[in-house]
Amino acid sequence: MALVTGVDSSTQSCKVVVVDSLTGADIRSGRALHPEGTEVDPESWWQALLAALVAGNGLGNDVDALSIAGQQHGMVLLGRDGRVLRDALLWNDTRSAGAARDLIAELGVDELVARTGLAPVASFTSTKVRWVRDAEPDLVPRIAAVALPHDLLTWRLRGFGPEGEAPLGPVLEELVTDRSDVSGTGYWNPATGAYDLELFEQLLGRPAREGGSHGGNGPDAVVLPRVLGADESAGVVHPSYTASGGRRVVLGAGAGDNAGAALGLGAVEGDVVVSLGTSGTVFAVTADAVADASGTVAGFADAGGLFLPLVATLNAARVLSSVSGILGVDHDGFAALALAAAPGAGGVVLLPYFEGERTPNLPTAKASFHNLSIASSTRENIARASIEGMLCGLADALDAVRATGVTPRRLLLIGGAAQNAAVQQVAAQVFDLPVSIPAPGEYVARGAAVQAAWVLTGSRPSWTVDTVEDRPSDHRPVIREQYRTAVASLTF
Ligand SMILES: Nc1ncnc2c1ncn2[C@@H]1O[C@H](COP(=O)(O)OP(=O)(O)O)[C@@H](O)[C@H]1O
Ligand SMILES: O=C(CO)[C@@H](O)[C@H](O)COP(=O)(O)O
Repeated sequence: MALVTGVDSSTQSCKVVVVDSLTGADIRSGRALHPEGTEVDPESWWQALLAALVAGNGLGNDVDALSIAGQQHGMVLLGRDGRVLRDALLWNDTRSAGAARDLIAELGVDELVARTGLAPVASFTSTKVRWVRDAEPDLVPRIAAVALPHDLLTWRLRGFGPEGEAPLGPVLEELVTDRSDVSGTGYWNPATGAYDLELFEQLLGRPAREGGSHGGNGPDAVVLPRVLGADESAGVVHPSYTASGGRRVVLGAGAGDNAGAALGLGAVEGDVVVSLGTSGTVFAVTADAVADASGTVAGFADAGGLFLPLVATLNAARVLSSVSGILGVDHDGFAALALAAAPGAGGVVLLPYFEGERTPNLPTAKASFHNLSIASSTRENIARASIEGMLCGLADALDAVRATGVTPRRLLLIGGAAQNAAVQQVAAQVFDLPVSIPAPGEYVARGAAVQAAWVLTGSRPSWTVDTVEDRPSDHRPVIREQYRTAVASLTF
């Protein structure tokens, strides 16, 4: 039995699953926590990866291949010695909102969408790179490579890394990435499948080149990771990290976490996935690239050779944790409260912009409850309004994905908060589609395992996914109507 390991290095934790490459059966798993915050030392991801691999025996002497999917967009700046130059700015760090506005003013949103599939917002790597140019100019000449979180981990697992620490040293040319994650940088063109090096130079004020290529822009240019195909090997895990006996473990290219989830679910055209993790995302697999000039839908690539139009919000599972904390209940207690309130929560609405917001683009917004009266201010209504508010933003996202030409037949609900019984019920009332809840599982890590098996065997596995619940649509228009009224009342 050949086993493969999939990793999800996500915002809040690192998760490892070990899977039978033939059947897709789960064999074992491990996890380790990541630190809080939107600015994080990448060393903590590396340490969490090693700890999660130990916990799940992810590099045991029965494992033949491994791939790492991870949170998207984080900016990892490396010096020539392979050390990080500053803490990584994550996808949910909003300090580059001004840089996003500057880029739009400089180049025009239509041109940027045409060249990259993305209208700049603070989440994307491109705006973080521009922010560094303006806010930390002393760093600029020291930048030797710019990578994404999963690129760094794959590189380090191959034995590359800081001078004096990693067995093979800081060979920046060996940085690799994959098509899905690079499509979230804002300096890669999904239509041509190539970096837009001219745009990168406009962002940072330094020339760049793709690693591994010897032409173009000279040896002093900033290295951008070489982009591998979906089934292309990234090399092997360095023997110092594998079980004694030095088993050869093949590495896949990895993926952005949402593209990883699409692989893990076996999502096909007609499926729409709603993920309720730290971020809320709505995405679909499509044959053609999407370029949405309104900027609502990001025109990402997927990890299987197709495309992944996606809308992301900054406020999802942690909305529920925050309100549960205020109410003094755990996840189950929160679900019980929400289930005891009627659809519409007695008119109470939560606009859930705790962390600012990316879609709609409101980086400085804050959360607010609306329509509280003495009668409606119950714990039950507050709990339900929190779920409704979180999901209404994603229902707007679903409308935007539809407007690009996607016709969804069913909706798959995944991510930590999808396990909540009240969330499952309210989802069937907010979205006007049947809602399928896949069996609890780490679908991003599982997608990375799909990729590992693909690289190992040469063919993409088609493991089945069980759904534990298929809820028919129980659409209650009042929920979105009152949410829209609350949004319209905001003034900025
Ligand atoms: N039953 C539940 N109800 C509500 N939220 C939950 C539940 N179980 C887990 N969560 C939340 O899900 C989040 C973790 O989900 P996950 O998809 O792993 O996120 P990420 O991939 O962003 O790290 C945490 O914020 C956690 O509090
Ligand atoms: O920014 C996006 C997608 O564009 C986020 O989806 C991040 O990729 C983080 O994901 P989670 O850690 O919430 O899964």
